[in-house]
Amino acid sequence: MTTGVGGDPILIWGAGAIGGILGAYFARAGQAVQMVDIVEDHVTAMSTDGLLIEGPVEEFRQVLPAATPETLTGSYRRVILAVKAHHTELALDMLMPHLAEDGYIVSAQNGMNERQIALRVGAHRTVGCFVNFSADWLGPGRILYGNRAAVALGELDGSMSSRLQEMHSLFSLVEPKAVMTDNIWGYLWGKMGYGSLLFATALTPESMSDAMDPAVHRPVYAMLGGEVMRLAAAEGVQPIGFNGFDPLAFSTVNTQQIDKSIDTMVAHNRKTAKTHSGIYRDLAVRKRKTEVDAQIGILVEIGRLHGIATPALECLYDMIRDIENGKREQSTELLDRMVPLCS
Ligand SMILES: NC(=O)C1=CN([C@@H]2O[C@H](COP(=O)(O)OP(=O)(O)OC[C@H]3O[C@@H](n4cnc5c(N)ncnc54)[C@H](OP(=O)(O)O)[C@@H]3O)[C@@H](O)[C@H]2O)C=CC1
Ligand SMILES: CC(C)(CO)C(=O)C(=O)O
Repeated sequence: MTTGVGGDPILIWGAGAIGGILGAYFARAGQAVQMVDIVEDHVTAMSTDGLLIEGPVEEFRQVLPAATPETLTGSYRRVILAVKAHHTELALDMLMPHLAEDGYIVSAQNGMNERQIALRVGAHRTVGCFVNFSADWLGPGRILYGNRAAVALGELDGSMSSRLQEMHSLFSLVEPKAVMTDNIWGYLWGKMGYGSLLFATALTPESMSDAMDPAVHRPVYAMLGGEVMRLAAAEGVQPIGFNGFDPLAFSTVNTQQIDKSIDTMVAHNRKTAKTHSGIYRDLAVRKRKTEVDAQIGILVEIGRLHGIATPALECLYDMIRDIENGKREQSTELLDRMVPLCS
């Protein structure tokens, strides 16, 4: 096990866009970290020349102890999971032998990963986390930090523990406005709502802002956001807003407030150097599967469990799957096709 300044190392599992930024900021502040990733040349770059954080927020290079899952040794008390949601299960298989008996896992991901992690290790060993800052893995040893944005951490049962305070201090190194919350599910459901809008922007080749702005497509965003907020209510969760996303506007179908919310999200995303969502990037740049099952698919399932119709989410799900499978191309026309369903 790698030790160093700053106490026992924090294990960051998945050292891409989000995990890489967290690790670089923690290590720069003197906190011992251990990065793990399956991309061998990225692991080599991080531990030799260092990880280069680029973009408008800050630029610096940080050498980081890094290993592949196969070469990692030791056991760790604090683990941050930052793989894509559809890799959570496999990553858990790989990391479990390295989780200390009194260890816990923080999910720095989009989706409902906390549920999956809690099933494996118990809710008492799972810490919830919501991240909305934007980042792209550009290549081995290179990450774009696109903009600063909301971050929240919370225990699943809403308690304010000492480990939560410890994690909050660490995440505050990256985002000084990071908050500790007694309603982490509210943030995670808020992000599910916002995430459904991001998936809709990824139907097109446009930037997040350009895809969300036109009045003609706003009924699509309104309906998607509304469906997700209704599901959150059925789950007994009070969603929390951030960076322009206003849960109340969508849940009450208040057109004026929805417009205001969309305007604010458009303005927020005009300021990021990461112009397109991670979903767009998976489809158009990385040419790989998106988190559609873990983000949109799971919502459709939750709708079925509660007997709540989710036609817009189902349509979005099918279209994203078709793009993944090469049956359709990203096009603004796909948003056009959703308009009659949502009007
Ligand atoms: N990027 C962003 O701006 C934001 C992302 N998020 C969320 O954060 C999470 C992480 O996303 P992001 O950082 O963008 O993703 P990245 O793809 O940039 O990083 C994930 C890294 O984990 C690697 N990986 C995959 N499987 C394993 C495994 N079993 N063990 C170890 N490493 C593995 C990936 O390799 P490979 O590429 O080969 O799969 C990749 O290098 C996602 O849930 C995303 O939705 C949330 C907010 C913003
Ligand atoms: C847009 C972003 C970066 C949040 O700001 C995101 O969550 C994604 O790309 O999936």
